[in-house]
Amino acid sequence: MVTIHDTELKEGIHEAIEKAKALSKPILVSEVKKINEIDPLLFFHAGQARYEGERFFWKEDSGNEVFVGMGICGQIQSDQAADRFFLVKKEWEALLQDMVIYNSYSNKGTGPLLFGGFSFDPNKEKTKLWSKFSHSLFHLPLFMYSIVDGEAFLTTNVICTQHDDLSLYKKIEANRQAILTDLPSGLPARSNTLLKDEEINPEAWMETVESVVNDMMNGLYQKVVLAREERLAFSQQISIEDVLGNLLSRQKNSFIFAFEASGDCFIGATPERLVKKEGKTLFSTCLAGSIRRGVTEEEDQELGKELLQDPKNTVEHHYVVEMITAAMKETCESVSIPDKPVLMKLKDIQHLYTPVTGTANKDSSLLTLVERLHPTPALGGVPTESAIKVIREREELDRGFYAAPIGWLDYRGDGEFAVALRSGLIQGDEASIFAGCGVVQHSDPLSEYEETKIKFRPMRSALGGMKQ
Ligand SMILES: C=C(O[C@@H]1C=C(C(=O)O)C=C[C@H]1O)C(=O)O
Ligand SMILES: [Mg+2]
Repeated sequence: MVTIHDTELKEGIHEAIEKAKALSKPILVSEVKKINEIDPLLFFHAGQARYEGERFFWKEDSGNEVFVGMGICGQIQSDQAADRFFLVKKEWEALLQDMVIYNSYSNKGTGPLLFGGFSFDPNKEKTKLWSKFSHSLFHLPLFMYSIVDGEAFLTTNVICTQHDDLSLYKKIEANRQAILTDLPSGLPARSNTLLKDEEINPEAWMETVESVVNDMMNGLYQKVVLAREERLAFSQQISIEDVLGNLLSRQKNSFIFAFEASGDCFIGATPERLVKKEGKTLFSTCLAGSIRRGVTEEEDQELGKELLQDPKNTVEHHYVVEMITAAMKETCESVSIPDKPVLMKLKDIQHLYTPVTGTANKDSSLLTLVERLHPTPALGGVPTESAIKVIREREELDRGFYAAPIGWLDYRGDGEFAVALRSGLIQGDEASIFAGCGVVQHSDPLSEYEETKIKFRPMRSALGGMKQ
């Protein structure tokens, strides 16, 4: 059992209420405690009774960072398209202003941290599918459990107003003790049956690929990523914990995320980093070009070799490298990028991969970088504007948060966003899953269709829609 005995939170809440009165505005209090390590999935599950619909889960690809948030202390949300990245930054800074903070640790993932993301295209009309997700949506959790480089922490965030009194402390303290003492010893065993598995208009999708290829032959643009949807229905409500557990055990080298919003949950296991910021150091990833995994070790290596030499996939990859290099050069004092891709091998698929690092200019905040990079030609295309227009007008899909930046930023300005691929939206006993691929002049509609089928696999198998 983990018990926290302290007076800091009480004092902090007292101080914040006084400040709220003096300044006539809400004041954030944040307190960080080191705690014993617990299984993050069990912590996520422990929040179900009180905070279902208000939780998030994040594991970095390396596994060095896991953050689990529950309860919503503060929310930043907007459907405004113009300046959407800047607006989040501005609101986050306003929320942090005059805060009272007790954090004696320099570790990332401690203290106030905003988790959430952006939609792929705020100018595409939103459908009912994504009605629970604003085009920009971020949560500051009430409680956040983090494991960072083997150490475990619990952050508690409270926003105090001038009308609050110390009964607020008692309430928060009781909830905090309850989630830490209610820790289950395991996840309940549940069975769920797949009732329906529907590919949405695959033929129409292949026709769109063909017409986009024709446009490319006529020189209208060079690359467009086209995606499609599959809709699954199950006999029982889908357990987010079970899906997360499957993703964690099967997609070891991916970013694993779950983001609950008003009852729906956006969840996935993506291999693609958009940008990570650690002080002035930046990391980004060029990932595009794909081939299946081999059945035998030998076949797998052959396929990898084929991918590295394949002109169509190399071109597809190169567009991404060009754009990310240009974006990083604009925002960095120095950039380092290898001149050739290597293979990234995942459970179901292998990709061409070029990692990028840089040292940020003093004006480059994390959200400036997200704005500059999204969408890269790994999810949008080349030229970006034409590709977005083609996607907006011809893709029969509301991408919502699929293929868009998802991640976190903290009160120190550090953070990380991944590109939300290999993902799905869970809505009770139903789910939509999404997959796309980079269409270039030498694309063949049927092979691209087959490629999307492989990309559906991680989510289909995690949902229980197929044998792994
Ligand atoms: C669009 C997706 O993946 C992207 C497209 C790729 C490709 O076409 O080769 C490879 C990796 C990702 O950049 C997806 O998984 O849905
Ligand atoms: Mg491809």
